[in-house]
Amino acid sequence: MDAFQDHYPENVSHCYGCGSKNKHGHQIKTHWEGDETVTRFTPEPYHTSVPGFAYGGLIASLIDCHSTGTAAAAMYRQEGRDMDSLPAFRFVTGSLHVDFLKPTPLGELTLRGTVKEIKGRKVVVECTVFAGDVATARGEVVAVQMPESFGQS
Ligand SMILES: CCCCCCCC(=O)SCCNC(=O)CCNC(=O)[C@H](O)C(C)(C)COP(=O)(O)OP(=O)(O)OC[C@H]1O[C@@H](n2cnc3c(N)ncnc32)[C@H](O)[C@@H]1OP(=O)(O)O
Repeated sequence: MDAFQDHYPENVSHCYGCGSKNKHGHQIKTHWEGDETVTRFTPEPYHTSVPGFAYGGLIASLIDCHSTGTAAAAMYRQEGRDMDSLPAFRFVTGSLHVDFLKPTPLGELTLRGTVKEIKGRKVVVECTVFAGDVATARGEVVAVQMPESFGQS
């Protein structure tokens, strides 16, 4: 199944969290399941915080890139456009809030996202991290369409 990240333009495919061209990164893959977006990810032993449990920064970065991917997909969906069509929607993180509800074990995790708001260049995404059927973290991301000047000095 095609993932949102498979459609990112080449010049924004280097992100540590979601870039397919970053061999050191998480390379997350996100897709629609109805009105929810879903990412599955299994932490490695080197993602440990307390033995047996995942590092909170990893959880935050998964929520971050799951949500910016969701923002892009939601914009395409709203416009009835294919994700390969131009101009491309590129979203960066304006704000990332994470609540760690329970320790997150080092097994397969499922992130489920919903779009809370689309307004102008902004998409607000809610995301919950599940270990099995237990919600271990919840996040909210304000994703903003990447300004043309991004990355220019
Ligand atoms: C592209 C593929 C790669 C995927 C990236 C993965 C995620 C990342 O790690 S991105 C890297 C980390 N993020 C960054 O470096 C972003 C740095 N910040 C910026 O470039 C800018 O501040 C940026 C783009 C977030 C906002 O730009 P700016 O032009 O100032 O936005 P602006 O027009 O003021 O705001 C648009 C809307 O977003 C809201 N907004 C902007 N920043 C925030 C914030 N920090 N918190 C809450 N809301 C915000 C504004 O309130 C506004 O909402 P509304 O329309 O309701 O008033």
